Amino acid sequence: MATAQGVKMLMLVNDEPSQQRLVSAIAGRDGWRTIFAGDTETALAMLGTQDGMALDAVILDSWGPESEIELFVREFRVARPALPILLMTAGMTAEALAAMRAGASDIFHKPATPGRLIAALDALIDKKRMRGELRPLFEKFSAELDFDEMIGVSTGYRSALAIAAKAARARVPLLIAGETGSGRLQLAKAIHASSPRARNAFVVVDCAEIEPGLIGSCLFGHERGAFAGAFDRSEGKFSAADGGTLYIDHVELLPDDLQRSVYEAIETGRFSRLGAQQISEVDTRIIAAGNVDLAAASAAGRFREDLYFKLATVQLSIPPLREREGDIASLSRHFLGRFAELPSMPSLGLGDDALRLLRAYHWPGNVRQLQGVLFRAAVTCTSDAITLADLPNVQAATIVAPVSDDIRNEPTDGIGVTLYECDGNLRPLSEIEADVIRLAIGHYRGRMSEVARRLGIGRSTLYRKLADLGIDTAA
Ligand SMILES: Nc1ncnc2c1ncn2[C@@H]1O[C@H](COP(=O)(O)OP(=O)(O)OP(=O)(O)O)[C@@H](O)[C@H]1O
Repeated sequence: MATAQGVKMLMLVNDEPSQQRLVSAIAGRDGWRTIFAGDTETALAMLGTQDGMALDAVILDSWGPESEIELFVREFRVARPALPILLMTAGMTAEALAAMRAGASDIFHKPATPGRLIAALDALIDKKRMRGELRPLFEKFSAELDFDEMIGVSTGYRSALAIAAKAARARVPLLIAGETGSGRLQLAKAIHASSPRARNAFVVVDCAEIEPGLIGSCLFGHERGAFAGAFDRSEGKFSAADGGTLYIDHVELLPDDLQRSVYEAIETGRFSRLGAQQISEVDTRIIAAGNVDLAAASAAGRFREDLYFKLATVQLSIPPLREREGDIASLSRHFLGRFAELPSMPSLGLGDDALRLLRAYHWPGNVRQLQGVLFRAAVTCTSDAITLADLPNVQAATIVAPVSDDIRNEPTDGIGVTLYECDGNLRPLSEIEADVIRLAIGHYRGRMSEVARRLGIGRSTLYRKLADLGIDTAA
């Protein structure tokens, strides 16, 4: 309920002045006015005040015992059923899970950077957008670095992985195109981990998260006093990634003047810190990523052509999830398996109807959104498998084609592989083999090395069979 002047009202439940200043400053830039409650009791009391009545969202960043937090969210829900509550936390704790179960709307993991916090608040009050697009906390868990841990068998995704695996050993720059949440960062990490640079740093700079005027000093560093506010000397990310890999996300947002410096730094390995006399020399590999067509941007004069060609020495593109329908089953099983590793989270299956729904949805937030949706479903699920009832938002946003009897009779993990035709005769061996491979891919969540090992064949034989049997898009 934004006020007449268009100001949105936010309540932050937290008693630390520094966190209060940070959140209100960030939210203020996006038209929010923030009021504060030092603890949950005060927050409940404030709901009845004039400001409390005008609230559009609440951020809970005050953590007591599990039972207290759960009670707070429940009471809050009774008082204001439709008011969104965002949990702000630094780790996936029992308290955060209890709050989700009690009816909190979403989870946001610290630190609160401007871009992420504003996107989270916007998503919270935008009723048309489905929730679950935030970065779930488990993204902070041990990075999945290996190419084997990259789930997906669809042709487009596999060919991106094949190019990436081949290019990993070279020093050349790489450009990864793909929509947000499609797995660009994860792929860049896998490339770094499989490269001779793996022992050195993998450093990330996201141009969307930094004020344009500060990107230069972030990349190249600065000397003390180089500009107002440069109280200390800073090393810069090019140097931090010396011997390793520098991942530059949203590269299309690099300001014009910096595009030239970045080009030269890649070309020569040399650059100067802001305000420095001497030249620094590094051996840093660049992986750039973006979600706009950089070729078109450079053709239209919006991005330096020489930098584009340099970055695109090796170019690969991760298809959006809606074009990788065949990967939904293995990705879903993979994520449900990972959630089950969290304290107090059960091991859950995925019902056939739920899977069909997930396959039909268009996933604007890609793999990250799938992860978030399943996480929310897993937290609220009361049986041993995710069903349609656990996916209300996806269901509301999706039209699923009616299921034909053929599809109903498809062999699934639960049913096993059908050996007979309807007329009682045995099915051809190639069809049975294809079903067994599909089943194994689903069962081992797309981890192809494990699939090959369990089936007792080599990885290259497995890939040959995928191609021969035409099962490259099935999960
Ligand atoms: N093929 C995959 N297998 C398993 N997990 C995946 C896969 N692709 C993406 N993910 C997971 O999805 C989430 C989003 O991926 P990632 O951060 O790499 O996306 P991105 O394209 O870099 O998006 P953004 O720029 O918005 O961060 C991460 O938690 C990542 O681990």
